[in-house]
Amino acid sequence: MTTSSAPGKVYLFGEHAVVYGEPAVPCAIERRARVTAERRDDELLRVHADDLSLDGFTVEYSGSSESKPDVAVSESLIDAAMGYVDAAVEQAREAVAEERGEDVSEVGFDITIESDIPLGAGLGSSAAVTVAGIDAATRELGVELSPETVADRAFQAEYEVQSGEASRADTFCSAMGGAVRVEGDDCRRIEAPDLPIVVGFDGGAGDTGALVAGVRQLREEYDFAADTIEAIGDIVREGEQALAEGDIAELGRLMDFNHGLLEALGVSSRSLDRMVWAARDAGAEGAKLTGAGGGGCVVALDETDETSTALRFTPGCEEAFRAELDRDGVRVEQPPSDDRMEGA
Ligand SMILES: Nc1ncnc2c1ncn2[C@@H]1O[C@H](COP(=O)(O)OP(=O)(O)OP(=O)(O)O)[C@@H](O)[C@H]1O
Ligand SMILES: C[C@@](O)(CCO)CC(=O)[O-]
Ligand SMILES: [Mg+2]
Repeated sequence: MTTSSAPGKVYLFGEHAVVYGEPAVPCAIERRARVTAERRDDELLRVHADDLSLDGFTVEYSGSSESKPDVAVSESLIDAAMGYVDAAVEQAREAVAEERGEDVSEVGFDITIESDIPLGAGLGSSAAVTVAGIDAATRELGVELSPETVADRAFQAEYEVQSGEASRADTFCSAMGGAVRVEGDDCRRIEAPDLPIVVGFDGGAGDTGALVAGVRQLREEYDFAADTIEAIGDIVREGEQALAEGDIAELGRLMDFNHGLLEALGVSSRSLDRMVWAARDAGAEGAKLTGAGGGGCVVALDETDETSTALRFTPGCEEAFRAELDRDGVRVEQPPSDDRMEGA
């Protein structure tokens, strides 16, 4: 049995624009998805996901069409849930075949997923599950991949599941940890001071594919939308400098600007805007939505507790928490004890 974990992330700058080749700077945060993989004697995949509905559920199948959930949950929830796990296991099998020249296409796994990253909320839960899943399943078969290779394979998995609407940013950040800079295929870790990150969560989720498609359409229709995306790239380049200098006030100003442009591209929402304004009113250095938008999370910078307190009293905000920058990317964990694995 092998357990790996990988962190979620917030975007300081550059989501959406990164899909069109502009740079972006996501930062890993100390909220993780943990995936446990145990090799089976048959070719089945048995997936136990604790956090997908109130009670979680277990699905056993040999191909996604044969799903047999143990509780009544909608087909679409299962498909949505299994897409990333399936793709991660497939990438792990391919990686083992490549590293060892061994055909493991018929090897099955018991997979257990536990996560403290809300789903579809802009904190990169899909990337964290995919990264941790590839790492756990390859290690379970005796193959140790570099974090860079895990990142690359996790990107291929996300790219497939999201029908080509994915940049390398989320998966690279989750695999490497810390602050990263992604521009097309050029992915690197960058230096960053400890940042006073505060996250506000409206309890909702956005549809990443639909939001990316909406921006793509605007960009094709209007030159000024294409210019807006380029302007986000300019903000990211300024932001990198501010990050290198540890200039938190400047980072905040640029985050505010970045949020305005995302809002213009139609990916914010009333509750995200409300949380952004609550953070600014509370004295945050800056605030913006993070990830695909539509609903989910905002990220603000504030050394004091004022922003989290204000967010907790903001209508529509369900949860507010401080998030430390996580300098660790994907890593091996102790497998959960037997009683926690029960039902898996
Ligand atoms: N705990 C979990 N267990 C199983 N699957 C999960 C879990 N967390 C996330 N996933 C998978 O990731 C999907 C959500 O990914 P999506 O890309 O829509 O949102 P996100 O990654 O949280 O946000 P963003 O991409 O905007 O940062 C879920 O539908 C599910 O397939
Ligand atoms: C909206 C987007 O830029 C970030 C989602 O977390 C999509 C992507 O980069 O794949
Ligand atoms: Mg995602």
